[in-house]
Amino acid sequence: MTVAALDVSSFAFTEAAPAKVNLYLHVTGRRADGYHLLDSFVVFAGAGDVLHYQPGPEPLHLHIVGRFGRLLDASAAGADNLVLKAARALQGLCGTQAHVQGGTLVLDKKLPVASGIGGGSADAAATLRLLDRAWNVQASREDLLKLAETLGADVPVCLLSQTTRMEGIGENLTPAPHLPECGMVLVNCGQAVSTPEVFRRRDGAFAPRAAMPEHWDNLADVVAFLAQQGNSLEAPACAVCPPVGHVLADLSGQDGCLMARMSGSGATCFALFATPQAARQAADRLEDAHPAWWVWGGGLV
Ligand SMILES: C[C@](O)(CO)[C@H](O)COP(=O)(O)OP(=O)(O)OC[C@H]1O[C@@H](n2ccc(N)nc2=O)[C@H](O)[C@@H]1O
Ligand SMILES: Nc1ncnc2c1ncn2[C@@H]1O[C@H](COP(=O)(O)OP(=O)(O)OP(=O)(O)O)[C@@H](O)[C@H]1O
Repeated sequence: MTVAALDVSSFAFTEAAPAKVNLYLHVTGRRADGYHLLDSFVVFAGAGDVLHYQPGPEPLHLHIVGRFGRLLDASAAGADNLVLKAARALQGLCGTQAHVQGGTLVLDKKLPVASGIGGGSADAAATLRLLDRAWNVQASREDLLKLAETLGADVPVCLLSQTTRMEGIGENLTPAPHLPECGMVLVNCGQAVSTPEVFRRRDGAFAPRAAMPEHWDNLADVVAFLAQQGNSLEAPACAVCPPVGHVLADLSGQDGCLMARMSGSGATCFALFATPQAARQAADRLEDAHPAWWVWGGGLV
């Protein structure tokens, strides 16, 4: 079904689910339960999925539409979908207090799936924000963050959807200095990459916690700082998905590219540019050269 067929324009509630981008990602250790300790500088791009909700008497159900909707199979549109898991978690929190708990959710899936930019996590976080508002739950920020943690390591940071330093396994969040205005290009080669597999393949020494400045004077300082950091998962992701190397080379070769790196566990890579306009121009060139890639260019949230 298309979004138009569902006529989401008449839906009462809409929430953006912006893509998460790890500007650097250091794996700093490993917990006894196997989860990895991270230090990451996370920003959110203007690209994202969109969630719509119309309250109604029927049990809560989900339609998935959009460019990448068909990649989420039937089970992902059912109880396993992070959107419905998040809705159930919130229902559990508010018990019988919520006025309306049924109706139709529509997820417009614009982000590639299993791609390192937290699509599912952003959807889960957007669901918590949207239904908290729609059902007038008025949950505290702490309660929502606790629920988010139960849904996935990236969900708490996606709940905030703002420039953040993320540590622990994703639950330890502190404000990070805002970036000066800049542009970003995101590229995904079309191959889904499994997060657990990439973590499993990581080897070698752990990376240090970065010495993050308290503020940036200009974009050049940000780029100089980021050049000293890395993504500990880039090498294992390249082993699982070799096209990541080509994407990084093509991004780095674009006019005006200040730096290029992989986000999260891959395979999506990003590049920074001086302005959103410069990023959009580079995105247009990359899209022309690689019609099979998903390419986005613009600014940050
Ligand atoms: C790599 C990142 O994208 C960086 O932002 C995230 O840490 C991944 O977050 P996520 O996709 O929400 O991860 P989850 O769905 O919670 O975990 C998927 C799997 O990845 C591995 N995992 C995840 C997060 C983490 N800090 N250490 C891990 O080892 C675990 O094997 C886990 O079973
Ligand atoms: N709403 C959803 N959107 C995307 N994936 C979902 C959703 N619900 C469940 N999933 C499942 O979650 C898995 C991970 O998808 P997701 O797009 O969140 O990965 P990712 O971008 O690598 O995330 P991260 O950067 O947090 O590791 C997919 O294999 C998919 O089947």
